[in-house]
Amino acid sequence: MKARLGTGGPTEVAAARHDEQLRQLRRDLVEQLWTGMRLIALIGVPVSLSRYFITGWTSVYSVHVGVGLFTLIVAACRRWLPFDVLAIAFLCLLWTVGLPGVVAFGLSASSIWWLVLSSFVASTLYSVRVGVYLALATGLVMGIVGLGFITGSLTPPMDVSRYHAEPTAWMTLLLVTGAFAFLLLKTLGSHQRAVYQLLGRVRVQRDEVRDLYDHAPCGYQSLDAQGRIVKVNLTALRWLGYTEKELLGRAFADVLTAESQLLFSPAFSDFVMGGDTLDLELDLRRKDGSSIPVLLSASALRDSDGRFRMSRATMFDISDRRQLENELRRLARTDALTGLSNRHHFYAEATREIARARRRTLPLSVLLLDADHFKRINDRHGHAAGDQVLQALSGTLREVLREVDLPARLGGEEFAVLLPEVDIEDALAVGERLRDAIEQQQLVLESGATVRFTVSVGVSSLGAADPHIDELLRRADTALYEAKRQGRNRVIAEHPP
Ligand SMILES: Nc1nc2c(ncn2[C@@H]2O[C@H](COP(=O)(O)OP(=O)(O)OP(=O)(O)O)[C@@H](O)[C@H]2O)c(=O)[nH]1
Repeated sequence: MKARLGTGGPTEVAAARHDEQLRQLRRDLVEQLWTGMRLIALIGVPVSLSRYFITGWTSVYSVHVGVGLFTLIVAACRRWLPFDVLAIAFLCLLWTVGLPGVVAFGLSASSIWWLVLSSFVASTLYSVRVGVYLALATGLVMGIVGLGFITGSLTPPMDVSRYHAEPTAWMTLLLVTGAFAFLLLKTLGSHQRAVYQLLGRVRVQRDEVRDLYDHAPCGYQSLDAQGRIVKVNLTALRWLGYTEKELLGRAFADVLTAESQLLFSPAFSDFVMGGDTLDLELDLRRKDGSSIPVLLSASALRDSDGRFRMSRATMFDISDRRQLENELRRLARTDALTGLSNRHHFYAEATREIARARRRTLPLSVLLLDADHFKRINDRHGHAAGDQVLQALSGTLREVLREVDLPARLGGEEFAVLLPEVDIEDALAVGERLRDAIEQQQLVLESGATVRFTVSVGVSSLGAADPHIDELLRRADTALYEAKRQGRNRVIAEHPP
């Protein structure tokens, strides 16, 4: 399990790319708004100037001309101004047009439009919350102005009826306001469309990522600092036989075998504390109790202070590998012809059992078996028939012996049997049972001929002075030699000195 500090995975990269795309869309929107405003100002400034001279309504038209010039300057400098300055300047512009209009012409004035539109713009540029705040501010200002008119503390400086009597005035106003509102809403609309398209693409990508995550050929899971599962994919769920609901929030150690828990728990603690690498082979425990071996490797997701946020792990099913390893291990300790333990495995097991017998002062015995006149069988029936005899002999050993006894082929036609917790008298009896069973056996060869054969058996037991299995085998060999010497097909014991 490898820990990488503050790394950004594909999901974070995709999220950052989408954020950047959204920011770019907002920058494009502000650009479009100022381009539109520049057009309106280019037409509006001369119109307002001419109306200034025709009507002499200095207060209204000087504001219009001022706003128009301000617009042209900001629009010209828009490339060098940051997003927020342009956005806030745009909102201020709407209020600079709207607010004096409301105060000058009363609440019936079309200027209210500009204030209302500022809420739309703010919610598009920033968020619905900002738009709502601006709408509340608009309502508040309307209330204050309205109260001022009602109480008489505010009197419109302009005579509205005079304005209404001038068709070119209200028609210009209507045209400018209408065109502006149309352009503005169109721009906001196309921006919203672009945002929805982006969101649609994000959703598709998110579904694709989710699909890849869920159906990957490996298991994925994420754990919090306490080792609880916070995320898991479908592959892992299928392996384990649980639903997502059953697993989320549960300790990962719960779905490990007891042996793997011992391995995982300390390793994960080190990992959380800042240990950097950790590769673990674990056995997952399925809901039905069976297990599945996996190779788990994880990276840590940490915050900028290096604090652990969660782990991200992949798990590969290594059942095939484990099976192969087990098979190799089995082959390494097995005799190819008979399937019994080989000499190497017999020695390893015998050494272990002798140590155990010494620790617990238990008896332990060894039998050494040798097929009698085996050369004759080979010579008479062929080597393949000799092999068949050795296999039959192995089968008898397996049948007659207990589960805990260990029969092995030491080589050629020589076999040994390790009898844990068996003293020399009982070992003699076991040897006798084996000898008898083999003598009774009649083997039908592939050629159709029948063969009977016998074995001689030497028995020895663990004595106080025996340092190693070699010593027991040496005594058993002496006994076997004696059995052969006395005419074969018999069991003889050599007692410890
Ligand atoms: N078929 C077969 N024969 C083997 C194998 N390993 C050894 N042999 C044969 O086993 C025979 C052993 O012969 P000997 O050591 O003379 O012993 P024996 O004929 O059994 O006589 P005693 O042990 O004195 O009763 C030899 O002919 C070996 O070639 C094997 O894996 N397969």
